[in-house]
Amino acid sequence: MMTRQPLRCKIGPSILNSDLSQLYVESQRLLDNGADYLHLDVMDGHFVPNLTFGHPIVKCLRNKIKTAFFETHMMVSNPEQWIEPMADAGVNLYTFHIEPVKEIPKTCRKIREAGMKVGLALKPATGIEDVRQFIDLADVILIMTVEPGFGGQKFMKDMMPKVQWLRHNYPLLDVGVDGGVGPNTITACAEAGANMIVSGTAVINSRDQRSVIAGLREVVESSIHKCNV
Ligand SMILES: O=C(CO)[C@H](O)[C@H](O)COP(=O)(O)O
Repeated sequence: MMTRQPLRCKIGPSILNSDLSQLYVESQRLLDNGADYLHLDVMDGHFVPNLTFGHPIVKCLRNKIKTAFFETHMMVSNPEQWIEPMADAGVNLYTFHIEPVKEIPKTCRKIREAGMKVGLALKPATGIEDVRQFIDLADVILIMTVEPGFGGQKFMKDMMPKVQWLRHNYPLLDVGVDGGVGPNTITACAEAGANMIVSGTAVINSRDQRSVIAGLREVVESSIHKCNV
């Protein structure tokens, strides 16, 4: 059983819909505007019908941004393949989808041995029962609130019972939501118990990233204290 710290709100903007030709500038701007970490969407064109970037780009970004916490959200069909290269690239949290993985405990162990934290992500159709037995192996459970693959989709409020179940049964677990999360949907996420907030277009497209990030944080922090009592 993992020892867990008091729950904190962490806002991790997704860079997926940013100007990827300016990845460093876009990432640094998010951090300067109050992001707690960066959520880097890695897609291989197989697990999801889209392609982004891999460890060479992450490594270049790490060379420019030395200290920020990097999560890679591995939307790939063989997450085990990229553990070592991503660790070498300076990734802190390696979040992979459980759906294509046969030996989840082995993959979690390899991620930890490589020096990274473990995140387990669930597609909308994947139920809590599929991850339940692995929760103690993970630092973060990431509930997808859109079908993975693209930014700018509509938030799926019907995913909130998964978040509620996790928060109820694991009061100090880091529970993330990802997809369509922004000022209009954050209350549902916060009330369900999410504390790791991945928000892409709502932050990236805003003229005032700082106030959007601060607003998301305020809503989550107003719910979070109930979990730390
Ligand atoms: O994982 C993702 C898509 O697969 C993205 O992180 C997610 O969609 C965030 O973007 P937005 O807030 O625009 O929905």
